Amino acid sequence: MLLHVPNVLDPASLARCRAIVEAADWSDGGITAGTQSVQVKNNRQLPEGSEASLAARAIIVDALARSALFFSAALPKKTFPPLFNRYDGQANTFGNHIDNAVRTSLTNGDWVRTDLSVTLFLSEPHEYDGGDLVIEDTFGTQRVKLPAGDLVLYPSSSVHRVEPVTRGSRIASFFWIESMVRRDDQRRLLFDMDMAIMAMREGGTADPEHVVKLTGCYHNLMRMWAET
Ligand SMILES: O=C(O)CCC(=O)C(=O)O
Ligand SMILES: [Fe+2]
Repeated sequence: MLLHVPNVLDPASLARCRAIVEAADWSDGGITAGTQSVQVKNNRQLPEGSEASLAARAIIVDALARSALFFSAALPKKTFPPLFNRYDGQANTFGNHIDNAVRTSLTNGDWVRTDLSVTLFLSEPHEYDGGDLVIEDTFGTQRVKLPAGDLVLYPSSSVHRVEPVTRGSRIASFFWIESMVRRDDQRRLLFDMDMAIMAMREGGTADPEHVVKLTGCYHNLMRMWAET
């Protein structure tokens, strides 16, 4: 499932995050690439342990913890400490690749199985040309270019690329999630059920007994599938 989660960063957090990363020193993006993806990767990243990374990361981790939609869709068990990349308008790009299945973070040494990949946009779409994140989904090819502060969540098993940026700068945070529910189809079913139950609760017309039963089904499926 590919999901757009809007307004993860509020305007004040977005402004703080941007001020930090715009003033920082950037390194070659090859530092975190695998042997295949390094050949198609041409961008820059903030060094993982730099002060700027730590400060901007804290803002994002805090915002993620407050996003109910993100939680419901990702059911995160472990979140890779967010990284930051930029593609500048000299045709910086990242060609087709699939993310490594497990990653270890320099920050905490922890291993994360990459069930879901995330890009949280920090630049507005009008600030650059090109730079679409193109994801080969089970339902075809999806092109993603979102407002600053929004994120996209997609299965890490997908082939994806970032098209060349031909004007301006595309700055983003990117990271991975190990989910409590490993299988995409099971996670999707839980997400759809959660959204439907919430809509029934808010609509106020459903029989409360039925809502209780359905909520119980949601939690009993979670109990069956979740690994904590
Ligand atoms: O910049 C992006 O949106 C995605 C980056 C990416 O695919 C990666 O670093 O593996
Ligand atoms: Fe990737």
